[in-house]
Formats: sequence, structure tokens, C-alpha cells
Amino acid sequence: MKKIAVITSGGDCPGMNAAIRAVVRVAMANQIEVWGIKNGYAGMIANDMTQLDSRSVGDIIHKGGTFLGTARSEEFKTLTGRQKAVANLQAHGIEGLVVIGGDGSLTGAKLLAELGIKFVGLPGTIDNDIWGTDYTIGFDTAVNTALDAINKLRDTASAHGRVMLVEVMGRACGWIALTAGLAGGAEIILIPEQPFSSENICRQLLESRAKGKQYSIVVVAEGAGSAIDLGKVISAKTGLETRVSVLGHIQRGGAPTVSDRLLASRLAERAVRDLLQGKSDIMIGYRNNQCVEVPITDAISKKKDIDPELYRLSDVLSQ
Ligand SMILES: Nc1ncnc2c1ncn2[C@@H]1O[C@H](COP(=O)(O)OP(=O)(O)O)[C@@H](O)[C@H]1O
Ligand SMILES: O=P(O)(O)OC[C@H]1O[C@](O)(COP(=O)(O)O)[C@@H](O)[C@@H]1O
Ligand SMILES: [Mg+2]
Repeated sequence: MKKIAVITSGGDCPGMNAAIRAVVRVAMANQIEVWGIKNGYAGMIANDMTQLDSRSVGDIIHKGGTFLGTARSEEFKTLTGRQKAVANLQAHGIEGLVVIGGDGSLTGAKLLAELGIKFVGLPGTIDNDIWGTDYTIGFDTAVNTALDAINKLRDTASAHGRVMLVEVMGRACGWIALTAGLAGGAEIILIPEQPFSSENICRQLLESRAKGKQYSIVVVAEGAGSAIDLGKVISAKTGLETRVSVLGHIQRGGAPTVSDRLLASRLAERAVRDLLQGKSDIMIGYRNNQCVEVPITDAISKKKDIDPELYRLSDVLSQ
């Protein structure tokens, strides 16, 4: 393999730039030409790509977002769209791809491979919802952003004796809520993986007041329901003064943490090495402090569960 390309796709996450930088520099160290595809699969279809070298990826390791741009492309979900993309790659002589993105992007990459393009995927999403890796790139930064917000909300919740609901991202999974909630000392953590009823939440909040708690932090994963709606129910049923913050896309930005930069750099190095050995249809994950190869079908089809021990601990510690 003499020419490869790197692409970021789907929701951006902090650490994507560190991953691109590592892909480019490892390729250069192996005398491989690297191209960068702009704006995800949309750019692949539009033939929007540019050659990169070590200097093109200077001054980005500390930046959130992705300097290549990213997108969600409906056209790529069609066979015609993917055929256009493959024709563009072949016209450039690109033989292999490093795809940095979430479950959707990796599903797209697998379909591309069926049309003759080799790829190695990297798990890039703040949601930590990809099977086969302990952590995804971007998760640690997002969780720290959420934690910072929870810390600040705690100050004002405490000052007023209020119930403070914080809605965090995570799509259909509760990893961000559970991790930031546990680290932030939340009284209640609501995640899609654990059923709950608003009646029980209200009862729990009133009981904790009766036991002497002056205020409450409730972390709600977006996949568990709307914090705004739940806040209205709590306020109406308990009479407790309630406020809601929806953190939203703040969680997607910011300088990547040490963990995310290291994770991105290590996974990217392994991805390029594997691609150069002719491997394809795998994702590089990180398990037990090691890079591991994960068959792409497992990564995209198996459901990653939350850690039940973390959930149990958060419950014990919130009493
Ligand atoms: N089933 C699919 N078939 C083909 N392409 C897909 C599929 N799912 C996702 N993609 C491509 O990957 C892009 C990113 O996926 P998305 O789910 O939005 O984000 P993420 O990769 O972060 O999970 C989509 O916009 C689409 O172009
Ligand atoms: O950026 P958008 O299109 O508003 O999407 C928001 C979604 O993207 C995420 O931030 C990241 O999800 P993906 O990595 O699957 O793209 C989710 O937590 C959130 O539900
Ligand atoms: Mg996703």
C-alpha cells in the first residue's frame, strides 16, 4: 500500500485532530502518501480531498473539533452515493482508509469495503457507545466538561436549596450520565439502561429532604427522556423548587484531555500499521490498557452495556 486517506465522520469529538495527526505522521514515517478527506462521507462523494504531510497537522493536537470537517451524509447511505465515493478514491489511487467516527461511520465504512476499499476504523464519539473498546475517543473530554458543569450547578443549587436537573448527551446510552454523575456526586442518575418512574424519583427527592439533604443534583441522560419535562413533573408533584440545564453541544467541544490525546494517538498508530499490513474490516479498540483489533461486524452490531458496578456504586454513594 502506497497511498492512504484519513476521514472524520459523524458527530465530531475532541481528540479527532490528535488522531488525524498521528495517522499522518505514522504514515509519513513509513513513506506512505496520505490524503485528508474533507467533511466526512459528503466530501468523499464530492471529491473534496487534499494531500497532507507532517506540517499540515502541526498545531492541532490541542484543538477540539476536526480540522478536516465532518458531516452526516444521507447520500452516502445509498449505493449510488457510495459508488461515487469509491470512484473518487480510486481515481486518486487511494488504497486504504482510516475512518474516525462513531457507529454510523463505521457501518458506512464496512459497506465501502464491500465495494473494494480497505479500511481500519477508530472509535470517535463522545458517547462511548461502541462495543469492543473500553473508551471511545472524545468520551473523557466530554465527561470532564459535563463534570465541570455539574460542579458549577452544585454551587447554585446549594445556595438556593433547589433540585437541579442536568441533561447530558449520549444518544441511546447512559455512559456520559453515569460517569459524570458518579464523579459529580449526583443524588439521582437517570439512564436509558435502567428503567425508572417519575413517581419514584419524586418520592426519593422528598425522602432525601426529610433525611436532611438541602438540595439535589439529578443527572439525566438524553436517551432517558427530557430533563425539561421531568423537571415540570418534579416541581408540580413535590413542590420543590426545580431548575433544569440542558448542556447540549458544549459537551462536544473543547481541548481534548490527556487521556483522549493519548488514546487517539495510540489507536491511530495501530490503525496505520494494520492497514499497511493489508488488514481491513476492523476497528482498533482499547481494552485493558492495550490496543486490540475488533472485527467491524462486532463493533457495529453488538451493544455495549454500561458498567453495572458503576451504577451500583453511584447508588450507594448517593445515600
Ligand atoms: N447504515 C448506514 N449505511 C451507510 N452509511 C451510513 C450508515 N449509517 C451511517 N452512515 C454514514 O455515516 C455517517 C455518520 O453516521 P452517524 O450515525 O450520523 O454518526 P456517528 O458515526 O458519529 O455515529 C452518516 O451520516 C452516513 O453518511
Ligand atoms: O450533532 P447533532 O447532529 O446535533 O447530534 C447530536 C448527537 O450527537 C452526539 O453528540 C454524538 O453522537 P455520534 O457520535 O453518534 O454522532 C450525541 O450524543 C447526540 O445525541
Ligand atoms: Mg453514533
